[in-house]
Amino acid sequence: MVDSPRLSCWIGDPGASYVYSRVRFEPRPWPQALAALRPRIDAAAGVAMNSVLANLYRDGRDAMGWHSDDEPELGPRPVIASLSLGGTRRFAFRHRHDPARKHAIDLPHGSLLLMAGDTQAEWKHALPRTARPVPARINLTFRRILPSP
Ligand SMILES: O=C(O)CCC(=O)C(=O)O
Ligand SMILES: [Fe+2]
Repeated sequence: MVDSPRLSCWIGDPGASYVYSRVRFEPRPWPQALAALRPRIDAAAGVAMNSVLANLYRDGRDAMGWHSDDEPELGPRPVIASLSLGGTRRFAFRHRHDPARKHAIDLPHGSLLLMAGDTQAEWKHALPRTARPVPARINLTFRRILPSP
């Protein structure tokens, strides 16, 4: 169990295990709906994804704090494809070394956000809480975990 303000599930190919918030996740097998999405995500991202972190934000109190997806198993300059379903939430970026540099983007149902290049090295991102009434949201971040040595 991981105590976090959202519900999470790690899905992936066998061996695509992942340490997230200092907890190692062994992936669950691909459910059919996600297996069917995978080639379309791969084509959009230009990367063969082998895993997905699924997050459920039940309401505006569920959130994700500032972080970069810069774990070693993602390798340098990872491509991460983030598919949003359900309620629109605001996604925020803040520069690592110059926190005055900020961006925010609303992620509506069906949107695919690609993070690539130096995004993880140079920026942090977050999904802030909101006091507005918002429908539940599912976010699927497709990732490519490199084989562990
Ligand atoms: O829910 C989101 O849009 C962000 C998810 C995220 O940053 C992550 O899973 O690492
Ligand atoms: Fe992230």
